[in-house]
Amino acid sequence: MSETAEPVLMRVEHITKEFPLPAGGRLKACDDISIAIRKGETTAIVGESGSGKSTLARTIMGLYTPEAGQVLFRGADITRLRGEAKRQNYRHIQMIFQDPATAFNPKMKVKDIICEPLLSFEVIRRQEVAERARALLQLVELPADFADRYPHSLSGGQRQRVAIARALALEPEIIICDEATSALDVSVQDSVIRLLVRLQREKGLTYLFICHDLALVSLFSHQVIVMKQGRVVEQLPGEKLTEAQHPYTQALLRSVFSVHSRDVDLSARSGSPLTCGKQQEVAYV
Ligand SMILES: Nc1ncnc2c1ncn2[C@@H]1O[C@H](COP(=O)(O)OP(=O)(O)OP(=O)(O)O)[C@@H](O)[C@H]1O
Repeated sequence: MSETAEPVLMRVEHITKEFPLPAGGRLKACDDISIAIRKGETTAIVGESGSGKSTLARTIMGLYTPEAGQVLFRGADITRLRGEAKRQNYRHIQMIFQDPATAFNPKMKVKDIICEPLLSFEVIRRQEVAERARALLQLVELPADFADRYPHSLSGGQRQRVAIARALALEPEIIICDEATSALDVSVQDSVIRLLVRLQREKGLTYLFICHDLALVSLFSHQVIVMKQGRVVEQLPGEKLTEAQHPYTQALLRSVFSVHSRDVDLSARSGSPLTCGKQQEVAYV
């Protein structure tokens, strides 16, 4: 748990989400999960494949209705919103997926992809699309002329920047990144994470970062939550990962390779919102 006293923006309380098993019975993909997500911080959820990370993210987003528990956002229960109330909730909570290519309409230009949420919520008019897209592209460090390109002409990293621009368009309070950098080459992953960290610092964004790479998230996360078979087995500050007590967390750490082998001063993150002066020097290996 972070020692800083940032206010809690979201509380996940006793969430249980089950799926029917083909052979009968039910699988508890999330089993009584409770976590607190603080404003302006990065909360990482890590665990091996099948531990329930994506199910938790989707339940928080309202894509799944849990069998038990609730998700409180700014103190209000958003777990079972319907209709327009649910739609409005998407203004505040946005999600970035592993492969944005599958989420983008290949026939839409980048500017229309980025501004679609703004048009959908009637924040801007169609004639404002080009200008707003330019500003959002600049925010994610892409050239303005990308606005008229199609997704297939972009690299994976560029597509992920477009996904970030689109997620930022409505100025949400929480962005859920579900393995958002996992498919990228290490150097591209590095640059996208640096971008996310910069945006967090500048805009006070809150991230829920779902990832299987414990060593990677420890570099920039304020809080790391470790899941195994649908349960939270350990929660600890990102900079204290080497003090992990649970054997499963220790095994995850050993399997990925090494916080020690990276020349990183994890205390760089101890201010809040994230102060990452030292992290600017991080070399991801
Ligand atoms: N829609 C679904 N229907 C049935 N079972 C599901 C569904 N979604 C997930 N599961 C099951 O729930 C468990 C948790 O899956 P989940 O995708 O949440 O794990 P994860 O930790 O995100 O894994 P990964 O890192 O591989 O994405 C798995 O056993 C999975 O097979």
